[in-house]
Amino acid sequence: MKIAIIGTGNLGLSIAKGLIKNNTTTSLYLTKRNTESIENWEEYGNVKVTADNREAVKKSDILIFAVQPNQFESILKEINDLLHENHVVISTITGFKIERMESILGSDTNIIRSMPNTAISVGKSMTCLCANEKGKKRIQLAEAIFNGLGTSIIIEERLMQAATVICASGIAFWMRLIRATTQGAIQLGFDAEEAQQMAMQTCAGAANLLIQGGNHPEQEIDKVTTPRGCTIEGLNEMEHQGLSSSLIRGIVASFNKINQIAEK
Ligand SMILES: NC(=O)C1=CN([C@@H]2O[C@H](COP(=O)(O)OP(=O)(O)OC[C@H]3O[C@@H](n4cnc5c(N)ncnc54)[C@H](OP(=O)(O)O)[C@@H]3O)[C@@H](O)[C@H]2O)C=CC1
Ligand SMILES: O=C(O)[C@@H]1CCC=N1
Repeated sequence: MKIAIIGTGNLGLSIAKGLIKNNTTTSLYLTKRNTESIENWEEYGNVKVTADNREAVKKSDILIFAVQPNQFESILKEINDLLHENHVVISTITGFKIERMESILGSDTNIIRSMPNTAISVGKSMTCLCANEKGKKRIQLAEAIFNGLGTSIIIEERLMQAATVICASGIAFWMRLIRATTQGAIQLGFDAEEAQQMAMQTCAGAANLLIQGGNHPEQEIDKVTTPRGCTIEGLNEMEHQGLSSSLIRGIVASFNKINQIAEK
């Protein structure tokens, strides 16, 4: 596979790391205007770093765009005349609708909208996908790429903003929960390193109970909460302080903000 990542910042570099680790590509172009910070990636034999988006597009079939929303339109215009039947355009751009991409590239272009997260760098991204009519025939290719870098699901485009909050912003939400648990563990007497290890591994264990076991979270909670025990005491106190409510409110606040940004 010949892949180009147009815009190698936080997300673009995370995708590149995942692809390199997986050995997915025959060639991988990485672009940004100021290439200094990513030049060392050329140490990987099949990676080419350039500020020239047009060169990257000419030499690649799959084009993954990971620039800021306000940078995207001009870049699409810059490379539009180079696109051909074999190109698959994969956008990761928040709030940028397929309709708007089609208005620049035409409806005859294979367009896929994706929403991965930064865990793609370690092959654990939850990625949501949707496509335009033309791109639907190539969505299996996108699924294959993103399933190699975690898990993917196909969703309706109208849910893409919600997916951004749950999956992309979700990384930050879960990090804060792990960090808060770590701080609790430090207060109980563990050193910072031990505390973080305990917090993150317990988090991974809880997620895996659901992923591999297929149970509802409350079934797993019931197994841990001894009657009159310490778990239910702590859990109920967390809920009195608004744990579930604050998470839900935070998710809705993010969603309202993302809709404001998209309307601009
Ligand atoms: N960060 C995240 O967790 C997620 C982000 N997204 C979306 O992904 C996109 C990128 O986000 P993020 O990685 O955080 O943003 P960054 O600002 O970190 O990365 C954007 C990159 O684009 C490069 N760039 C800007 N203009 C051009 C250009 N004309 N040609 C080539 N490269 C260019 C910039 O480098 P330079 O200035 O050197 O050109 C920069 O490295 C956004 O649309 C965001 O909404 C989606 C899911 C998760
Ligand atoms: O915070 C943001 O707006 C972007 C979208 C998802 C992750 N980063």
